[in-house]
Amino acid sequence: MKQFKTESKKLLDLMINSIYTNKEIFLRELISNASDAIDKLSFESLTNPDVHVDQDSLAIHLAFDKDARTITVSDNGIGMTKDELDKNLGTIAHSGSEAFKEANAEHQGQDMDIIGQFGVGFYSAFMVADKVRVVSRAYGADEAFAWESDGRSGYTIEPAAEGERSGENDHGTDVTLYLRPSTEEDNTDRFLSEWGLRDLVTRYSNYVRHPIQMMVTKSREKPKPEDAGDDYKPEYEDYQELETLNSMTPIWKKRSSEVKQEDYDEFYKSTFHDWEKPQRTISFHAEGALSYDALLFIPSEQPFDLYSKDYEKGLALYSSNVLIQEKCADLLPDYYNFVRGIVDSPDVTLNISRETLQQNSQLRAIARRIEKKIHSELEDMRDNDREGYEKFFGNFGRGLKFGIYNSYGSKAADLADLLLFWSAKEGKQVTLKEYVTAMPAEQDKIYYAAGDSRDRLEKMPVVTSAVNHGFDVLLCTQDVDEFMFQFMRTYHVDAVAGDSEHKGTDARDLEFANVSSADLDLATEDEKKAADEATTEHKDLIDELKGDLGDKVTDVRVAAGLGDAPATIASEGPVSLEMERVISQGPEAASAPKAQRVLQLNAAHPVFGKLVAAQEAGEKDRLKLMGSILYDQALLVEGLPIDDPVEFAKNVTELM
Ligand SMILES: Nc1ncnc2c1ncn2[C@@H]1O[C@H](COP(=O)(O)OP(=O)(O)OP(=O)(O)O)[C@@H](O)[C@H]1O
Repeated sequence: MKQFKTESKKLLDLMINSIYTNKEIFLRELISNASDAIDKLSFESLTNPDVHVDQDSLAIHLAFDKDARTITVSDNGIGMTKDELDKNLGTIAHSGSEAFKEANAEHQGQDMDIIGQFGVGFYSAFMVADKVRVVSRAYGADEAFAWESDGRSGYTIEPAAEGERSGENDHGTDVTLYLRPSTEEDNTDRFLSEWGLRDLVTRYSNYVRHPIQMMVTKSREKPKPEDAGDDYKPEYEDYQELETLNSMTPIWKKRSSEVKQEDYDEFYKSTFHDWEKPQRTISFHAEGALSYDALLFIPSEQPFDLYSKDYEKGLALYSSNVLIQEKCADLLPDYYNFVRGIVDSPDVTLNISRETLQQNSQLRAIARRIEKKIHSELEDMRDNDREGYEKFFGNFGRGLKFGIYNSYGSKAADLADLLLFWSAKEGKQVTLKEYVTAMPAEQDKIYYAAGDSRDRLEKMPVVTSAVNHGFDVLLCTQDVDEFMFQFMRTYHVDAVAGDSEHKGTDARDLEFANVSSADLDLATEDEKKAADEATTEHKDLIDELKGDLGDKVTDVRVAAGLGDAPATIASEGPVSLEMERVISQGPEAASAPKAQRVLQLNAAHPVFGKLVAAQEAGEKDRLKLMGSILYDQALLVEGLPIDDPVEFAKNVTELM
């Protein structure tokens, strides 16, 4: 007997002891595997001249035996070799067992989440069965093998018994479940009936493309005997007939008006192994020179591995019902990598190989159309379901921003209006258009502040001061934000026609400006005049402080419009303080460019008077001490690290 791999064992434990109420999904999982196996064979037969299959014979069969308490799911698909039985059913094949291990550690006790997240497929059989026997014969193999396990101690693989898939052309797989005893909480009897299985198929597997067939008992009237008298009463008899239980039309071929949202939800959950139903379902069809059906979904939660290197974007690509590629990456731009779905087009050739997909003009045309469709769907959500859109943006907004960044700004025109930012003034998320529409007439830039927490940004003196001056500030807390702005450079605003009450505006391109940048002009004329006067009058003081701070700063200035802060740190040049912080956490930290820092003094603050007094009294040490403290505390307010906390504490103590 072979042992299961450690991770598989944990998963099996979860399955067996599952308190999960939806145990009935086991059938959907087994049918989906059977359907995949048929797809694989069907694809082979169309692309490999050595494989001959009668497409019409491909089907999935269900059977049950009430007395033996078994259910069998059979397919005549590609089958598994002995090695494949071992590899595929002895370990968790999908989603990476490492990822499973991590999630398992995090979600101790929440078994249902894990089952949902990983779509554990085959293993779900052990939720209802205490023994599973898989007999499989790979296409072209001359022998069938049987895999058997109780889901606890391990599994065995042996040659199949006499009569089990022994015919030459008997390729495919039978999965037989030996059901657990039925109990009050755990009614397994319900699966051992025609209506029970039929119900599960129509609810969970109705749109599987291959026929799911079962022998069913029907009743018919017996022929009337020729010698029947006048008082003859019709007699009935039972007979057996093979019936196809599912509708078989792929759900993506149906018009959305013909499909209930619950059916889309169920299809999405079972196909993409998501626990949650999708946030949006997008179904569309094209006819004409290039025809295709597409069914796309926007998940309502972020996939756990979205930002890991294992995450693969892509849509399933079918051509006339044959699965060509499970994840065709070329159909989705990176910034819509979260979209899941299916595209089916008879116009895409079957022989398409991975390398030629990019050169395929039909596929490119479909991809363009898909991108447009997703875009307009997101716009619709933004305009008509803001709450839903905020949820979406929380999940996937960062990817849209990376789209602008990674395209060096060339995608900015497409994506800018899908972005949301926290507004300091409104206390809610706004679009750039909303920001611009609310701007005072004299404002000619889009102001933002960048840092790691919204709370802190809101309290930054430059931000409060800007807001007090009537300027809104976008509060940016994601690492990508400022880098994205650098590539966007400007936001285009269309001309607005004037009317009797409002003055119109010309079309213009507004720059993005970090409120902390030294050249920001937020002060009133009076405040500026006062600052200019102080600069001239206290030139000696400024020079002395600059000398004291040395190469920590590139300049010391009196600045206007600092509100009630005694001093702030601003940056000059291409690298802002926040960018410096983000880069310093990355792999290029050692060679990271630094922001050029400017200490800005508030001449209207009482502290400035103290500085002046110290300088005039010739108290050089005291002035140096105060300069150093002002510099450090301004950094702290910005949420930036100070060079030497011990020195800072010592300075404060000394001053006190
Ligand atoms: N009926 C079958 N015919 C052929 N191969 C099968 C069959 N059932 C399972 N397998 C093989 O066993 C593997 C593991 O199946 P399992 O259901 O656990 O995971 P999966 O189908 O790969 O993943 P998921 O269910 O998450 O899509 C499959 O990938 C497939 O290779």
